[in-house]
Amino acid sequence: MADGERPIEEGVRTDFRSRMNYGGYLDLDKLLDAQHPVSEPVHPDELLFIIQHQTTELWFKLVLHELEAVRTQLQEGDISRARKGIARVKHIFRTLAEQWSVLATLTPSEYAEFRGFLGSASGFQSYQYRCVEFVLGNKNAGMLKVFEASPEHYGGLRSLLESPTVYDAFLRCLAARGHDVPAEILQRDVTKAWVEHPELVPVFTAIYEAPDAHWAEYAMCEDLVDLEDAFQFWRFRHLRTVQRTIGYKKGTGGSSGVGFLRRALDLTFFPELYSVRTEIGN
Ligand code: HEM
Ligand SMILES: N[C@@H](CC(=O)c1ccccc1NC=O)C(=O)O
Repeated sequence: MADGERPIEEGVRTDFRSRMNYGGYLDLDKLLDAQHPVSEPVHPDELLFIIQHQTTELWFKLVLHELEAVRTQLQEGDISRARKGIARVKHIFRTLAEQWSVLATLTPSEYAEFRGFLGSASGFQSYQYRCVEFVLGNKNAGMLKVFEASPEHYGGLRSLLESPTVYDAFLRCLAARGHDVPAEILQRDVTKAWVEHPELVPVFTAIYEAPDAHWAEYAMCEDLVDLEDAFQFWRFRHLRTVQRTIGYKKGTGGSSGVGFLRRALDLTFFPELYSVRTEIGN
């Protein structure tokens, strides 16, 4: 390699007139032609803003795909397969939480130069984010209103509103394995947000006090806690990024901004899995 060039090996394929290639498989022409800044003249930092959102939405797509599979696997009683999906989603949220540092390089002055062009658009209107929240149990029928202009999104979200969550599926799976999950919980109205059921804590206490006897259930509980932690960390980093970028301005979506996002940190998907910790070793 005296010339500093890596020789291209003989077998390396270069003729793609009748073979699938990289860009074709990944439909990159479409993907890379989907960044359309709206600022005039185009602000150089708007591309960062768009790509940060688009990459997040791509990962949300996978998160939803995995969580729907996890729910089915739990309905089939296959905890070990479901655990693998939950682990993948957890790692996606960790990656997404890390990704906030890229957007944090956008200063308040730079953002202020193109924020006005965004109009009323806001992440609050993210269909996939709302789907993820719903499938994990943070249901809120009021959120459907945002999607009234799009029948496809409205219908998709409504169908998730009316479906059991990942946690509902897990609890049904626990009941099928002989755990004493109260019937009212198994028959709850799944369109409502999950609220803590103290009667469920003893079910988890029994699992946590004898991990060896209930290893699959025990490990799944810990995976769910990992997932909630990772999700909360994403919410927290969003909040901090918003705070450093727009301070205490109102959001483009019409909310109070940072205060509204802070209240999301009080939401919890699996409250009993935190309450059970108080009981361990007592
Ligand atoms: C400088 C960048 C950002 C700022 C200043 C910002 C600001 C805000 C604000 C103020 C809200 C509250 C709703 C509103 O009134 O608009 C919000 C909500 C939201 N944003 Fe962002 N955001 C930023 C980046 C992002 C990114 C990169 C994503 C990724 C998709 C995102 C996703 C969301 C979501 C999902 C919500 C709804 C949260 C909820 O309902 O709890 N945001 N954002
Ligand atoms: N809500 C943000 C605007 C914003 O961040 C945004 C605008 C358009 C599309 C996605 C966005 N991301 C998250 O809210 C703001 O108030 O500045």
